Amino acid sequence: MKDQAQMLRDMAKSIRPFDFQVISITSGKGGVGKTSFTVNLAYHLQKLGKTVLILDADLALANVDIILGERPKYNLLHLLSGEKNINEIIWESKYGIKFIPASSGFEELANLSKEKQIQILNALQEIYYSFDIMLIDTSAGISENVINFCLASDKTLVITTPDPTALADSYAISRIILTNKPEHLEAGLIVNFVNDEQEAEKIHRGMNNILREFTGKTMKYYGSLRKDKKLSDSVKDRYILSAKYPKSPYSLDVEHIARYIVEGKVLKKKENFWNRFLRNLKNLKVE
Ligand SMILES: Nc1ncnc2c1ncn2[C@@H]1O[C@H](COP(=O)(O)OP(=O)(O)OP(=O)(O)O)[C@@H](O)[C@H]1O
Repeated sequence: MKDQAQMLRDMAKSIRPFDFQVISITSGKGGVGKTSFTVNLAYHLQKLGKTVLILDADLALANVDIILGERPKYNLLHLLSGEKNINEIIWESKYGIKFIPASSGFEELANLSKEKQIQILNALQEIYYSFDIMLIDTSAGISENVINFCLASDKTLVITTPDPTALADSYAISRIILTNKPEHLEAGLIVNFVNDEQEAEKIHRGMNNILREFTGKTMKYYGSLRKDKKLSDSVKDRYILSAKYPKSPYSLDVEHIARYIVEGKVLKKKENFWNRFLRNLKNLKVE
């Protein structure tokens, strides 16, 4: 087994020119709709012509597979144990969406050592050039893993709902992201479970007023997702809502955000995701 310094040296050598986007999707509180959004976003990004890979980084409570209605054979545990390589654990769903499954119920995945995080990153480097966008579905809450994924990404989208506890928790994670925010990172807010856009905009304004006061920075408004009963039906019946009901309110809202991601201006970056992740891994302190 290589030591950490050797892994870092190997990685630095293999860095490639950077021209794809990494988008982390995160939340302060669990159950606010992060994974449903990630999967439906992947679907719309694909429809817009992008090749997309989802990394299920909700490492110990994974459920991208459930929302996609799939039962992948292998997952990150097989990669970490050396039983399988990265190409062998990528699973293609029936909608053509490719994802890297995590595994539910394994505490060791929730608290990955730095060596293990680097092992995953090294493996991802082997395949990232085949994709335009990698979506990272992080776990909820403030852990070093989550913050590291968020800060190294090109975009981090924080999902909240109007529920006061979700708002308090999304404020907490947004504050950490903005306090540590590197220049390359775009930090955005998405408000889920709303009745209309006005409700989401009001929440965004309120959150930004407090964030501005304490960090001097704000979260970009990325959009809203309306309440849609069909979404829970889609999880129960194992289909992607956007695929079956593209004109449902939720699908239209996700499509709107996907278009913004694809058609919005992408800043040219000097340093890539892998370098940023490694640098953060060495420096980050989460209180
Ligand atoms: N806009 C919406 N309208 C109706 N139901 C929704 C909406 N967004 C999410 N849900 C429902 O809320 C539940 C939680 O969603 P989801 O699993 O995507 O959340 P999560 O944040 O990923 O949760 P976890 O923290 O457990 O990973 C699901 O039953 C989903 O169908």
